[in-house]
Amino acid sequence: LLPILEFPDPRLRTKAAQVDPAQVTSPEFQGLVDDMFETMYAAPGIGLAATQVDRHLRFMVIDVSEDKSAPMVFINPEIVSSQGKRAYQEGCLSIPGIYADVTRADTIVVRYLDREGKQQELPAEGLLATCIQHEIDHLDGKLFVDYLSPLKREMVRKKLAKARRHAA
Ligand SMILES: O=C(O)C[C@@H](Cc1ccccc1)[C@H](O)SCc1ccccc1
Ligand SMILES: [Zn+2]
Repeated sequence: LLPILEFPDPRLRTKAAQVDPAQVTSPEFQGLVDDMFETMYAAPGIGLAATQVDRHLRFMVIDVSEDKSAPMVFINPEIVSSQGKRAYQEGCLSIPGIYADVTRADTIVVRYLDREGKQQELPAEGLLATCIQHEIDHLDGKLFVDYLSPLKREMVRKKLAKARRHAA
C-alpha cells in the first residue's frame, strides 16, 4: 500500500507533470497503477490521484462500482466540455473525517489516455463526473476545501489539528 498524503501537507499542492505516453506501457508505470488501485480499494475510496501518493504525474484511478468491477485509469485527463451544476457532499482520502457540499459540473466529456496508452473520450455524469473533477483538481494541487469559505476552511484546519493532537 502507498501512504496517502494528508492535508495540509504542502506536497498536495504540487502541479503534476504530463505523463510521457511512451512510459504508459512500462512495467514501472503499470506497477504504480496497480499499487494505486490496491491503495484506493483498501482506503476504501472510489478515486485516487497520483498526487495523493506523492507521485506528481497527471493520472488517477477511479472505480465508482459497488463491487470493484469498473476500474478506470485516466492519464493526462482534460475536460473538453462541461454542462450543468450539481452539489455533492464530498470527502477526500487526504482530508479524513471532513465532508462538505461542493458544486461541480453535472455532465462532462473527458479526453485521456487509457491504461494501454490509447486516446479515449468519455462522457460522464453524476458521481463519476464529480469524481473525475475531484481527481483532476488533485493533479492541479487543488483540494475540495479550497471551495469552502475561509471561515469554513479555518474550522477544517482546527478540527484536523485537534484530531492529530488526540491521535498523538
Ligand atoms: O480523495 C479522493 O480523491 C477520493 C475521494 C473521491 C471522491 C470524493 C468526493 C466525491 C466523489 C469522489 C473519496 O474520498 S473516495 C470515498 C468516497 C466513497 C463514496 C462516495 C464518495 C466518496
Ligand atoms: Zn481527494
